[in-house]
Amino acid sequence: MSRQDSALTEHLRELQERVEELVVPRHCYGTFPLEEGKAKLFYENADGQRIGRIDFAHPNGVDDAQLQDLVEACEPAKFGRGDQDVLDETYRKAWKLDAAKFATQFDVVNSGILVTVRDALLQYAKSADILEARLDKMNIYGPGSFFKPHVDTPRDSDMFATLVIVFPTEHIGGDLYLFGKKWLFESSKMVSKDPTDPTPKLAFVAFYSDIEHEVAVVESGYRVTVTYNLYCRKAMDPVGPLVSIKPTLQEIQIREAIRSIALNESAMPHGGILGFGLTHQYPIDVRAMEGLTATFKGVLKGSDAVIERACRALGFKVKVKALYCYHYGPDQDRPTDSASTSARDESTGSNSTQFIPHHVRGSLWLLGTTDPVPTLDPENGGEWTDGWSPLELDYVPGIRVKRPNWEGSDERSRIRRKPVWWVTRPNWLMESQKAYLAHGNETSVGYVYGTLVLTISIPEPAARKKILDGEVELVSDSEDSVATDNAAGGYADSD
Ligand SMILES: O=C(O)CCC(=O)C(=O)O
Ligand SMILES: [Fe+2]
Repeated sequence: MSRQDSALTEHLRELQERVEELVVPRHCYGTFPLEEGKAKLFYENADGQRIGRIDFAHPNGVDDAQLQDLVEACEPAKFGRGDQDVLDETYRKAWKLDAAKFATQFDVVNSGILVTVRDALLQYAKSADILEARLDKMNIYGPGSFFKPHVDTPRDSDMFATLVIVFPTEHIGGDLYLFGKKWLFESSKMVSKDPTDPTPKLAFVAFYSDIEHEVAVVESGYRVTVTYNLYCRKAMDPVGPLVSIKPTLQEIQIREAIRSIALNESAMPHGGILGFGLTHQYPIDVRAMEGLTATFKGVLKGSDAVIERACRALGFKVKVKALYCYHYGPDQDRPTDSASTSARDESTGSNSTQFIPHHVRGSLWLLGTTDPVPTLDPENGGEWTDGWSPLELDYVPGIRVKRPNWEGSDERSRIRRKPVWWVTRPNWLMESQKAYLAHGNETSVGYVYGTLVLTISIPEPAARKKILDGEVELVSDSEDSVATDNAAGGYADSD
């Protein structure tokens, strides 16, 4: 390992540690006791002629005949696959009632549940930001019901989480797994009768909607839920743009760790890019014509926002890019036309790029493999792990496609290579592929999740010193700006 590499590696390790400290919970859960008279559910029956009623706070509990009546008022629950709502009982077996057809006495705002959720999931949001819960639907899961692994469909760019309320009914199974099978929300036990405390309790769980989750099979009884979509709404900006918000300690530490890298002339002597895999996934508006950097400026969530602010504060060019995977192997032809191109996805037989619009695709990073993302390997002098070198392969992170269009013969000439030092790994791409292909809940046209990365361009030492000393105006970070960090000799920016 050269002396330069080891200096950089040491700095990067410190920066990595600072960033890892930022991680906040991505879910929270609990129970809430129900008072008599405050927990009835009213619903319209299937032909709209009769109103049914279930009292979840009734001292005798709820019997199966009542729940069967509720099932009869419902329709089978669909889910979104690509841009269509499909009914597929091998994937989701449950019933649902749209929000227009029922009303619940339970008041999610006054219960205090939303405050708990805000404290847990929006730790880094501005204090004026508002957490808004919108009732989405009611579901009922009977014996044999389940919902296979999925992520929830983003309804707009502010939607960040899902809140599920499980009402007290006796049932076995139907528990919710998050993060693959890594965490279990045992709602069936949480709502079941407690011999030491007769008060019926509901159970709630809130989680970032991009987290993969699944509902296990209900073995017996019925599980009744209502689901809310949670939005983080920006308050009307009460402070003028000149008033700065006091940075948190973590933000300062990250900023200073990046500054130390930049001040060290032997680290990245020709300049380079620092990359951060963002923790959250984001709904990308497929109709928006803005580049991703502009779209996500100021709207990143939680710890991602802290990293973004720390990077911007130094004056270097900050960008948001999406990662996704083109599934074509070495033997397959490369795509020739972006609009019609895409490799078949083996698991679903569908098109892995069909929902990525042309103009957004121009700012995506392309990967040509499903191997793990190469990353900085300190043991190996900053080489890429997995035997990859960023300069040897055409389609690895750190390479950006110059134009969104693949047409024409000399595609190589459109690709510039620039090494990216990943401070934190990009979230692995299978996630975004899954998100593109199978939004688990019913679709809403226009939004897909993208696994995003944030990059910060560090010019060569003399140029970056000027930026840090404030001698150069803040560089533009528009998606189309080209020139500014071409100063990084030989490492032309790929825009
Ligand atoms: O009922 C649950 O616990 C989760 C339901 C769910 O994932 C959904 O409706 O999208
Ligand atoms: Fe879901």
